[in-house]
Amino acid sequence: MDGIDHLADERNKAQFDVDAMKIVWAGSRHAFEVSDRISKLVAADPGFRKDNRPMLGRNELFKNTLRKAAYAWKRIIELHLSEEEAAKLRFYVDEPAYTDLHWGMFVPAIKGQGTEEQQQKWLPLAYKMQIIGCYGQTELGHGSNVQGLETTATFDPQTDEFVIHSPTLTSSKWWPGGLGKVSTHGVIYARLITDGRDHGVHGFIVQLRSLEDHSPLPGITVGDIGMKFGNGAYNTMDNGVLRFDHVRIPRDQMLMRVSQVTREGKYMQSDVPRQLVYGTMVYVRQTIVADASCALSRAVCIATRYSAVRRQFGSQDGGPESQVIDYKTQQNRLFPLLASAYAFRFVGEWLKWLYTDVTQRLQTNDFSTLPEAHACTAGLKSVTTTATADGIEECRKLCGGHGYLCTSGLPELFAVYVPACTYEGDNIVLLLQVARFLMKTVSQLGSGKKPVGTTSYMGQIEHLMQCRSNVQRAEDWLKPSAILEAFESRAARMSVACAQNLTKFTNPEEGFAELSADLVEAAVAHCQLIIVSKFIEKLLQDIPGKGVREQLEALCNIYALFLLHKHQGDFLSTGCITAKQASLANDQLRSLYSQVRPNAIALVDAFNYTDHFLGSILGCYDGNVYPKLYEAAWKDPLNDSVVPEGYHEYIRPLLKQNLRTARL
Ligand SMILES: CC/C=C\C/C=C\C/C=C\C/C=C\CCC(=O)SCCNC(=O)CCNC(=O)[C@H](O)C(C)(C)COP(=O)(O)OP(=O)(O)OC[C@H]1O[C@@H](n2cnc3c(N)ncnc32)[C@H](O)[C@@H]1OP(=O)(O)O
Ligand SMILES: Cc1cc2nc3c(=O)[nH]c(=O)nc-3n(C[C@H](O)[C@H](O)[C@H](O)COP(=O)(O)OP(=O)(O)OC[C@H]3O[C@@H](n4cnc5c(N)ncnc54)[C@H](O)[C@@H]3O)c2cc1C
Repeated sequence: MDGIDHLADERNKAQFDVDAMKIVWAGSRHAFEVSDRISKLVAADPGFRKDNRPMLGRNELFKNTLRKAAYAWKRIIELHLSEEEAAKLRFYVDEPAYTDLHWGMFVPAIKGQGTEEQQQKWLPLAYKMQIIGCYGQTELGHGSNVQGLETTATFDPQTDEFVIHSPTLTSSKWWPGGLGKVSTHGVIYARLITDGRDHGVHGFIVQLRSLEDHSPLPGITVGDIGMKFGNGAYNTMDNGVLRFDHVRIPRDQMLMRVSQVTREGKYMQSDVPRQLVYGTMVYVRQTIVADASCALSRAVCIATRYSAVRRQFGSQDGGPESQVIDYKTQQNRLFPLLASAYAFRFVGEWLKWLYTDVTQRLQTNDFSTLPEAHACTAGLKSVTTTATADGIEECRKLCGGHGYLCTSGLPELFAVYVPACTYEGDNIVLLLQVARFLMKTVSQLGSGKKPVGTTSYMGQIEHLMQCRSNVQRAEDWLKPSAILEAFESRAARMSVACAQNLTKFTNPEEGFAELSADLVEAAVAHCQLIIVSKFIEKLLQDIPGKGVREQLEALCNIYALFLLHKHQGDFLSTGCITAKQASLANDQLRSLYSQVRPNAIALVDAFNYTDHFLGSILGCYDGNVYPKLYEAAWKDPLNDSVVPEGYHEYIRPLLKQNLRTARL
C-alpha cells in the first residue's frame, strides 16, 4: 500500500539467521525450496483468490471450490508438478475440498489395504482422476465405534458378487467428505457376511455415480448432509449421506490384503493383524499432527505480527503507546503457542519417520511396532489438535476486537480447524486407546519384557517412582535432564497410579470405564512427554545458522516449562517437584519470554507464509494494518449502497411510528 515495512524495526532486532530457520522449519533445503516456489505461484494466481469466501452462499461457495479444484488440477498437469509439488499446491490453495479425501484417504486406503492386483487396477485411474474417491466409514448411528457399523456386504456365491446394503436408517453413511456431490467411487466399510457368518468390518471399493452423467447408480441414494459450523470454512466440502439398497459389486472389489473371500465363498485371513483394516486412519492421524503445526503457526503468525503493530496505553511524555506484545500477559499467552507450533513441527517430523518405519516393517511381516504406532498417532493427533484448536481461538482473543473480523482470517481458520478434534477419531476416544496401551505396558513391567520406543522410560520405573527433582535455581530448569526427569516421573507415576487403582475392580472393563477421566490425564502426560523429548532430541542434531540453535533452545524450554506450569497440579500431587521448584520454573519462563521477545517477528517470518496463505489483514507481512482494515470495510457488500436495502420496508416505517409516538 504505502510500500513501507511497518515491522522493519522488529525485523532488525532479530538475533538469528531467519533464512537458516526457514530451512529448519521446512525440514530441509529441498522442502523449503518447493514450498517457497509453490506458495508464491499460488499467491500470484488470481484463479486462487479466496478473500470473498465468507460472503458466498453455499451453492456459490461450493461451485467456486469445484472450479478451484479443477483449475488446480489443470495447473498441476500443465506445470508437470511432482506428487510432492502437487500436494503443496493443494495445501497452499487452502480450501477444504473433495480432493483432500481423494488423495488423503481414498488412495492411501487402496494402497494400504488392496492387493498388488487391486492396486494396479485402481490406482492409475485414481492418480489420473478418472475416478474420484471418498472414505466411507462413519454412519449416522456409529462413528467412534467402528465395530458397531451396520452396513452389510453379503457374499452371493451364485453370482460371485457382494451385495452392499444399508439395513437401517442409522446405517446410512454420514459425514464422508467428497461423498455428497462429487465422488464417483468410495472405499466403503461394511460388515462382511459369508454363508450367514459375520466376519466384522472390511473395506470395499464401490462405484457410486455414473462416469457418463454423474447420476447415482441404481440402488444408491446420495446427497449432502447440510451446512456446517462457520461461514465459508468447511462448507466448501460436500460431506455426504449415502444409502445402499442391495447394490451388487464384483467379489474382487473387496480390499483383500488383510483377508480374502474365495470364489467358493470361503473367508480366509492372512497372517497379518486384523487391525490393518484401520491402517488408513493411522496414516491420516500422522498427517494431521504435521497439519496441526501448520494451522497453529498460521494463527500465531497473525497474532504475533498484530501484537507488534497494536499499541494500547503506556504513552510517556506524548510518545507512542506501548506495543501490546510488550505486556507480559500477552507474552504469557502468545509465546507458549509460538513454542508449541515449533514443538508440533518437530514431533510431526518424528511421527512421519515412525510411520515410514512401521510401514517398512509391515512389508516384511514384522508387526511388532504396530501397537506403538497406533498409540503414538492416536495420542499425538489428540493432544496436538486440541492444543491447536484452543490456540487458534486464543490468538483471536490476542487480537482484541479486530480478531473477530473475518478479515483477520482467524474466525475462518478456527471454524475449518476445530473439527480436527473430532474427525479421524474423537480426541477422548483416541486418548483412551493410548491409556489402554499404557496400562498394558505397566502390567508387563514385572514380567521381564523391556518397554521399548516411547515407553522405554518406564524401564527405569523404580527410579522414576521415587526420584525428586534437584532443581535449586531457576536456571537449573534449562537443563534438558531436569525437564526430562520431571516429565518422565510425572507420566510414569500417573500411569502407575491408574494401574494400581484398576486392580481394585474385579471387572477390569468396569474399572477402566470408572477411571476413564484419570486414564485420559495419564495419556495426555505421556503424549506431552513424547513432544518434549522429541524437541530435545531435535536439539541434539546439527543445526546450522547463526543463533538458530539458541532460539530453538529457548522455544523448547518455553514449551516444556509452560506445560509444567499449566499442569503443575500433576507435578505437585505426584511429588515429582516441590512448590518452590514450580515457582522457579515460572521465574525461568518469564526470563525466557524476554529472550524471545526481540526475535518474535523473525520467528514467525521463518514460517515463510505468503499474505495470500495467511489470508489476514492483521497478519500481513508489512504490518500496515489500519489502512487495509479501513479499505476492506468499504468493500463489504453491505456498503455497496449508503442507504441499505430494506430501508423503505423496515426502517422508515419504524422511524415514522417513533415520531408519532414521540409527538403523543
Ligand atoms: C482440512 C483437512 C486438511 C488436512 C488433513 C489432512 C488429511 C486428512 C484429510 C481429511 C481429514 C478429513 C476427514 C477425516 C476423515 C474421517 O474422519 S474418517 C473416519 C475416522 N474414524 C475414526 O477415526 C473412528 C475412531 N475409532 C477407531 O479407530 C476404533 O473404533 C477404536 C480404535 C476406537 C476402537 O477399535 P476396536 O476395534 O473396537 O477396538 P479395541 O477393542 O479398543 O482394539 C482392539 C485392538 O486393536 C488395536 N487398534 C485399534 N485401532 C488400531 C489401529 N488404527 N491400528 C493398530 N491397532 C489398532 C487396539 O490397540 C487393540 O489392541 P490390543 O492389543 O489391546 O488388542
Ligand atoms: C468435518 C468432518 C469430516 C469428516 N469426514 C469423514 C470422512 O471423510 N469419512 C468418514 O468416514 N467419517 C468422517 N467424519 C466422521 C468422524 O470420523 C466421526 O465424527 C468421528 O470419528 C467421531 O465419531 P462420532 O461422530 O461417532 O462421535 P461420538 O463417538 O458419537 O462422540 C460423541 C461424544 O461421546 C464421547 N464418547 C464416545 N465414545 C466414548 C467412549 N468409549 N468413552 C468415552 N467417551 C466416548 C466422545 O468423546 C464425544 O464427546 C467426519 C467428521 C467431521 C466432523
